[in-house]
Amino acid sequence: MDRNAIMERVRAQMPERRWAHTAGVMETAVRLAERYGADPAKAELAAILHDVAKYWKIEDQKRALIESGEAGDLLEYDPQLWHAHVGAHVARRDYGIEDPEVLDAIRWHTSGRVGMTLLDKVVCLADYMEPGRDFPGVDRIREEAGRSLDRALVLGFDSTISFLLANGRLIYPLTVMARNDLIRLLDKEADNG
Ligand SMILES: Nc1ncnc2c1ncn2[C@@H]1O[C@H](COP(=O)(O)OP(=O)(O)O)[C@@H](O)[C@H]1O
Repeated sequence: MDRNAIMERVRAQMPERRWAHTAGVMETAVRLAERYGADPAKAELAAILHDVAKYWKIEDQKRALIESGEAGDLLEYDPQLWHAHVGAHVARRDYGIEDPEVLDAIRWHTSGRVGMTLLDKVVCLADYMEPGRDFPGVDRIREEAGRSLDRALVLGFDSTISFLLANGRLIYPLTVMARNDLIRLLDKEADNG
């Protein structure tokens, strides 16, 4: 399936406002990829597909997670996290995407993970800061994204973690681990620099 066919099919799966968000993530992911040396075509493809399963019924997402072996410990946490893993499964099964880098960037775009690849970071950060996003702190993330991909992503994870803490919600611990991993990386760079 070519790029335009994938875009049309994904667009048909979601309300128009979510497509506008996806278009924003595409444009931002390409820009970040160019700035930080990731592959812009892969960044765009992952961005197109990142929310493909967002509007699936929760029961269908749960079934797909179990059948695909993607569930891990996710079923114990907020179903809002599931669409990323379901999205990677759907991208492979229904859209013929085989590139593991693209599938990983889709899979980890919400939670992050320890040892994020450049492409994971680009897509995850683009999801936080695309032009349609409006939450406290988003402008600081956009500013930082011009200087440091890792520092901007830490700010993104911090905003999610703060929101979850402020609302008494369960935190999927991988996001905390992903954030700590980036901070260690930044500390190491500061020591060497
Ligand atoms: N570590 C986490 N633990 C629990 N919920 C989380 C975690 N990380 C993200 N979320 C929640 O998952 C939801 C979806 O996040 P995200 O993928 O960034 O949004 P979208 O797919 O709508 O662009 C958000 O409501 C966020 O609060």
